[in-house]
Parts: sequence; C-alpha cells; structure tokens
Amino acid sequence: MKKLKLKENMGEKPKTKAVLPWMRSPVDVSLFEHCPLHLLPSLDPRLKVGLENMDISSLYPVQVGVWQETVGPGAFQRDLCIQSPTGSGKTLAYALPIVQALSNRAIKCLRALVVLPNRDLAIQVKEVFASIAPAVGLSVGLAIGQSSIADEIAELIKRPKLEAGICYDPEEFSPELQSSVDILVATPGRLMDHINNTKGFTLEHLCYLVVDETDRLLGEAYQSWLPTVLQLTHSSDESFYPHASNFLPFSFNSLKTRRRCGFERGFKGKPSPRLVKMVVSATLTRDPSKLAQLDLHHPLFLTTGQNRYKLPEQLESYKLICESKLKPLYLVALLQNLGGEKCIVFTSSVESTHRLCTLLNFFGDLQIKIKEYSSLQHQSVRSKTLKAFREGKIQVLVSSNAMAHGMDVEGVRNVINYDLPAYIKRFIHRVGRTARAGQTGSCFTLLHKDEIKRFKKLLQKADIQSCPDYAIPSDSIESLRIIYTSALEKLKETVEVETSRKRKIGFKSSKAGKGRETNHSNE
Ligand SMILES: Nc1ncnc2c1ncn2[C@@H]1O[C@H](COP(=O)(O)OP(=O)(O)OP(=O)(O)O)[C@@H](O)[C@H]1O
Repeated sequence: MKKLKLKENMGEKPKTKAVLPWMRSPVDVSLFEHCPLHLLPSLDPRLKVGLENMDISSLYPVQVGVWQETVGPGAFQRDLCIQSPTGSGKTLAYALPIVQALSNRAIKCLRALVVLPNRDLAIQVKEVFASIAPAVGLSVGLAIGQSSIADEIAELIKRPKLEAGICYDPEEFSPELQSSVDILVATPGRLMDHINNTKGFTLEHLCYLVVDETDRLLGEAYQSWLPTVLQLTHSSDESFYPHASNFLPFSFNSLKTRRRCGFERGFKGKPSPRLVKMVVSATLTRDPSKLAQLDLHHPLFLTTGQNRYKLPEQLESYKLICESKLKPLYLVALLQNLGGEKCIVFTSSVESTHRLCTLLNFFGDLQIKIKEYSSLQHQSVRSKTLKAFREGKIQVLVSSNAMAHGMDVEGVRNVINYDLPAYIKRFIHRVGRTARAGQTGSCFTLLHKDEIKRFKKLLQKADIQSCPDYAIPSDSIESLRIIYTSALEKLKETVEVETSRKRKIGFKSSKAGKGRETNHSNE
C-alpha cells in the first residue's frame, strides 16, 4: 500500500499527560495531508463516484488517518478512539471505511450499528451513510422513534411473502424474519425498544459498533444500552463478560438475539470475528472508568495535535463586555451588525432560551427571523425549526445545549455565547457549530466584567492566550433603549400568561391523576 504523505512537524511531546497508557502514544491525525480520492489506496470506484456526487474530491486528515487503520494496513485490527476538532469530518471518517468494508457482503443482515444521543444528530448521520451506501448496494435504517414503532419495524424487518391461497398453521410455521438494513443509525432508547420487543431484530451479526458523541452517551445510562449491546454481540462464552447479568435489564433473559458460539455472523462454521468499535468525539473523555464501559480491544487513540481541546483553525473569537442587565441590548446590536448572517445564540438553560427568544421577537423591526430550539419543544417543532434554519428561512436560532453537539448546518457564520458556558468542553462544542469543514466563522462571548477572569482561564485550557474585544458603539445601544423597555413589558405580560396557563394545565392533570412529564434538562 502506498504510504500516505505526512506533514513535517513530528516529534513534539503531548502537553497533557493521559491517564490510560494507550492514550499516551496517539496517532496524530493533524500530521496527515488531505488526500485526493484518486490517490486513496483501495477506495472502491463506486464509492469514489458517490463521494464525487457529494462534491467531495479529497479526504480530510482525520478521514485519511482512520482509513489507514481500517481499510488500510491497520485492517480494523484495533478499536479506534477518534478525537478531532468539531467540523473536521469525523462522520465520514467512520462511515466510509464501514461502507467499504461491507461492500462485498453476500447476505443482508444488520452488520453496523451507529449510536447517537439524539434524533436530529441520528438523522444527520444517517444522511451521510445514505449518500454513499446505496452505491455498493447497502441499505441504511434509522431507529429514533420519529415514526410509530410499527412503521419503524416495517422499515427494519423484512417478512417473507407467503404464497396466496395456502393456509399456514401459525403453530408450525414461523416465517424467517430478516433485516432490511445493513447499517442502522439509532438513538439508545429506540434501540432498546427494538432489542427488547421487535421480533427478528438481532445484533448477532453485528461487525461494527460506532459510539458517536461518546462523552454524552457515556455520561448517561440510557437504559443500559451499552452493556446490553456488548453482551448481545459477545460470544456466548460468559467468561468474557462475567458480570454482565448484574446490569442487564431483567427482560434480557427473554431475548433471542444472543450470539451463537462458533458461528460467524451469518455464516456457519467459522469462528466469530471480533466486534470492531469506533468511539468518536471532539472532546473525548479521559476518564478510565467511563472508557472501561466500552470494553475496548487494543484501543488506538487518533487525535489532533498536542492539546486536548482544540478550536477550529478558521475560527475568530471575540469577547463583548457589558453590564448584565444590558445584555439583551448588546445582543440585538450585535445581531444588527452581523446583518442577518446565519447565527446560533447559546443560553444556559431551556427557560432562558425561551425567554430570550420571546424578548428578541418583541424588538419589532429587526428584519431577522429568530426562533428557539430546545428540548422543551416537541420533536416535530424542533425538526421543523432546524429544517427552516438549514434552508435559510430562519437566520438566528436561540438554543440551549440542544444545538451544541454535532449539529452540522451549512452556512452558520457566527456563534454567540449569550451566557458563558461552565466548561471548556461545552465552549468547544458550541463554537464548533461554525468554522466547519475549513470554512471561516466567528464566535462572540458576552461577559460581565466579573466573568472575564473565568473566561480567560477557560480559554487557556484550549491554549488560547488572547481574545480581542468586540466593540459596540454606545449610540447603537442608546438607540435601542426605548424599544427595549417596551419589549421587556411585553415579555413580562407573556410570561404571566404562560405561567398561569401552565398552572391550569398542572392543576387539571394533577386532578386527573396524571402529572405531566416535565423536562428539567438544560438542553
Ligand atoms: N472530505 C470532505 N470534503 C468536503 N467536505 C467534507 C469532507 N468531509 C466532511 N465534509 C463536510 O464537513 C462538515 C463537517 O463534517 P462532520 O459533521 O462529520 O464533522 P464532525 O467532525 O463530526 O463535527 P462535530 O464534532 O461537530 O460533530 C460536513 O458538512 C461534511 O459534509
């Protein structure tokens, strides 16, 4: 195999010491060059055409690095932990090798599972697979609870056609159910629904497991989806995983999807190949106990550069210092300066997202379409808002953390931290919604002067020593004061109406004996 060209700056020692031994000697993917498709070793010509149809003419460094360890000489022999900055192309980095590896499969069954923490992210990743997989005859499914479970099952499981006119005795004849998909992109909750309840849904042939946005997925148990998946894909030799039964859901014993010992996935008589795992994040956890949950096999750490936290190269960061009570005015003045460019405004909670968005919409003649996006909203509302934002019908999205991780929206030129994020990880994910795929972008953080020190410390963690001030002329602020006063009044009235409506609903539902499920998350 032709050796891919490396950049010059090799040999520096990592700045932060990783606890786990395998994390101390990573592959630095920033040392790889972009690789034009015609030079990429072993690329299936059908996939080359598929990529070109997506306007992709070369692979990004992280994609080249992963290719080396999968289709290239690494040959999927080790599990991969992939950390590279937001917008650097991690999705295609794992999707392309998986699709290529499955391109010669003879029998259709579920071979690759990609798990993501929420529906919008899963839809986004499914689209990436769906744009390359059909070129080599593979089908991709989605299990996210967007449609009814019956519709989802119909998409995922194929029932053989029975001959008309023949009466089948259900006691004697149980038709062989088959997977309709080779690759499944799922959220943990719906995945568990299928594992526990869907006839014919099996992980026994699974070859690839991708855990994307790993930190988020490992941070919450999500019905023990991970130990369940690992158990179902292990050989039935209990000595591999002696304590599994301690954390598996009680329904597990009734499952029929346990891998049969001595059977290769779909092919009798061969030893079971190992399940390959790929673990992906822009800010991968270093916590050994969290990573241990993944039960990794000789993990190989692929990362970018020396620093654990890295911002996109083309990102410009500014700070905007103002009095707390004048923050909305500064935000409006900033949005006016940005002239209707696509922008995401991040707040610290779902409640402040709602309040801020409502307030901004009371600034009558801004000529900017502004909407909120948060987990307080119904999924269908969120998806509609996201679609309109992607299409440019909405210019500004006010969001809590729901938009911060993984979302890829073309043309987002600016990110505004209306509230200072508490952690560097959150900062990295938020600002990473812009300056993606080599594009330029700006981020602005609104700060009260008491927050400056904390902000500096936060940036130092990502090796950023300075962040210039962004100045808003005082007359721009003054000219907004009158409309701000009236917008505040309208906001107060709206909040009162909403609070009394909520109280009434709460009263009715508690009378009916079913309290509404409230969402206390800060998403
Ligand atoms: N080789 C490529 N050539 C051109 N564009 C690409 C290439 N690879 C990926 N992209 C584009 O780059 C953008 C970012 O990719 P992706 O969403 O995979 O980034 P990411 O690293 O997963 O980011 P995050 O950490 O925020 O999830 C997408 O719009 C994608 O279409």
